[in-house]
Amino acid sequence: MKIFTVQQLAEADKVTIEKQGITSEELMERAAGLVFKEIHARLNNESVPIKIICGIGNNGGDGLVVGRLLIEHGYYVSIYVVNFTKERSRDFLSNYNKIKEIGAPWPTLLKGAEDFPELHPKDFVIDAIFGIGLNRPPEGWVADLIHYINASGAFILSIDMPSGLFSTKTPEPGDAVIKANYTLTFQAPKLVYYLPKTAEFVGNYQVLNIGLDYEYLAAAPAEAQLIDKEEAKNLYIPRKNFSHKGDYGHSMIIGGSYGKIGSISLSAKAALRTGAGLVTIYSPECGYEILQSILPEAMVIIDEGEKELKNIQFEPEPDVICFGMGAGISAATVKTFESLLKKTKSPMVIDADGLNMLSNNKGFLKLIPKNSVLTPHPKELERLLGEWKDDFDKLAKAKEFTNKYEVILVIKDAHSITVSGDNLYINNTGNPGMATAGAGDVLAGVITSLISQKYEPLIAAVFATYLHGKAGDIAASKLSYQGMIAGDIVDNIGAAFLDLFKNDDRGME
Ligand SMILES: NC(=O)C1=CN([C@@H]2O[C@H](COP(=O)(O)OP(=O)(O)OC[C@H]3O[C@@H](n4cnc5c(N)ncnc54)[C@H](O)[C@@H]3O)[C@@H](O)[C@H]2O)[C@H](O)CC1
Ligand SMILES: [K+]
Repeated sequence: MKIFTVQQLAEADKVTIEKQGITSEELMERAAGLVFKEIHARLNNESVPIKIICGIGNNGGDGLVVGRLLIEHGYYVSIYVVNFTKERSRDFLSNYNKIKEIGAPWPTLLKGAEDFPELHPKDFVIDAIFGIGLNRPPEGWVADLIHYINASGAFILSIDMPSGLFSTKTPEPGDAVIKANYTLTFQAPKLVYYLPKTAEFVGNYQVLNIGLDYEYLAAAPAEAQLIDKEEAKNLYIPRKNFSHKGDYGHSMIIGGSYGKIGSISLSAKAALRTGAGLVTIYSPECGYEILQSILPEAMVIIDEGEKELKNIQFEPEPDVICFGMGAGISAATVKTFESLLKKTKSPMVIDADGLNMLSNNKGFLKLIPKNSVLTPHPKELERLLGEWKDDFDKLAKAKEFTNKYEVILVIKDAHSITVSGDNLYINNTGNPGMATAGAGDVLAGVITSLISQKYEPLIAAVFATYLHGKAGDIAASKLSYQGMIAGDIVDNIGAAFLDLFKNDDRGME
């Protein structure tokens, strides 16, 4: 699913009105009507007190429409208007008048802290103060009102955006931003729903298709792509009937050191479970017996170093090399990594200590084969890019980095983001149970395996991140967030593939 900027959405609004020959008021009625339908379906005529807090722009207008429809359906509704200015949008005003027309009590005007409505934990608050038109941080008593609503303990449903949340900026601590339990948004999710410092304000969310002009949206360049099952399914390459293991490539997993052999075994097992034809693990000598006994499907080559990698030499050349898990950063390992970078021509996957070595030796960056995939977690990313001001600055720096070195970054987080040049792919699978030792090693193995099966490195990164998260979700559904470990993610990669085609006539082919 495409994620658009606020400017694109405003433009889509205009185009839609023109092309569909409707008024903006009709579009508001359509959009807010869908919000009403969702609320009605959930509340099912329950007599919960509903308090709708409206601003004076079109987000407030949506709130008024929802209020009118709820009142008409017999709900117990109080409407408040945050009267911070005399200016009101046209569609706000016409809907304001319509409240009177249905004979409902006139909305209460809030002019300062003394007017704040009583709120109780059992209330259902609809937040329609600001939407995507927010153009400065809320101040004074309006900011106080937002804090007051947050502190009430009421269930908060935000329309389109939690009020006070910008679409291109991270709030500072203490800023007035509604902390929604649920957000119902129009047409497309917003980038801030997925970033670490902003997602918490959005709560759970649902996207309502308000029928904005399809042609405009199809042609508009996306700010980012959200990767869900539909998108992931389109990336899948079916396996052929008359094929053999050579068709699915040879992955080589290089890493490990004394006490950290488990990491490469996880990556290798993940590569096998993702369908690699052949997997070789290249390890220090101390890993030999361990690896041969725990993973009979993999071949093992050992380095001359007993406890760490000292002189990486192998034959034949694999289709793809994954480097770094558990490797440590001793001087000898750094040196042999440098030679490996110099002689490897095809895209690599670089993780963990491989990334740390790149950060410690910035001169190595230009040696990375083009189109390689780097998989940093936030700390590793910071060491690579330097500090960032906020999530937006981080993404800008990441884009610059991938452009400069012609590589692909997978920024691992709750919603991992694959960055390639100016393109962002936001993953929508995964769960907090995956914050566990070895989960990253598994991801590196899945990406490597897909590259060895001739997926383009960018596609491999995006698809692997999806599958890895889905495998984690399936593991969590059986074991809980707490009970799952990285090996369970590996064990459910197959189920993640199967899930792509569940309830789909096409099947896996
Ligand atoms: N295409 C769509 O997605 C549709 C969106 N709808 C709704 O419209 C809002 C956006 O409405 P807009 O009038 O442009 O802005 P807001 O209501 O978000 O802002 C209100 C108003 O307040 C002023 N303002 C901004 N920041 C502050 C501040 N900190 N303090 C005081 N005043 C502020 C600003 O000038 C605005 O005029 C969208 O989110 C949807 O809810 C349509 O209903 C359907 C189509
Ligand atoms: K809102």
